[in-house]
Amino acid sequence: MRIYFCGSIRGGRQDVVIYQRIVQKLQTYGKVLTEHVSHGDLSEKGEDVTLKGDQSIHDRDLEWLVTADVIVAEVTQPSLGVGYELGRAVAMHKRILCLFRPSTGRALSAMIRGADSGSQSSLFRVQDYTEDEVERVLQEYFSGLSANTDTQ
Ligand SMILES: O=c1[nH]c(=O)n([C@H]2C[C@H](O)[C@@H](COP(=O)(O)O)O2)cc1CO
Repeated sequence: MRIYFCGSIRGGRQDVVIYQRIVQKLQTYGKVLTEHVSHGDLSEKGEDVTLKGDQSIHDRDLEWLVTADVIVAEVTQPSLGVGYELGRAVAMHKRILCLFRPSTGRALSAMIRGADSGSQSSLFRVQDYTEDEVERVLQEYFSGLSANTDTQ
């Protein structure tokens, strides 16, 4: 399984430790295309763009998005890039899981929460969670996915 993980970079790196836990768990289900998003040494400046610039990051990430089987996004720390990736992924009819921590006191954008129809079979799911349940939440989502594909 090819997994595209979205997390804030230029939007702020406050949640990088939880991104690391998510990516570590996701790697038990398949290949994480965007592992770099969880790297502790990647700063708010983003990847080194001295070679080809932001366009190369954008084009590479969209190519990965096209090939991804599932998108997992940590959306607590707001990020324009993550919002853009999610919009593009919706247009590609991808299966998407957004993870949000209400304990931060933030309110998730209606354009993200409102994209989840509430049905278990919805391609776009928003899951509220607390930090200590992150692995369990991912485990439940991915076991639901394999149950779905087994019956298809
Ligand atoms: O250097 C980068 N590398 C990269 O892969 N991205 C992608 C992956 C992340 O899920 C998302 C983060 O967007 P932003 O930087 O606007 O927070 O964009 C974004 C940047 C910097 O904007």
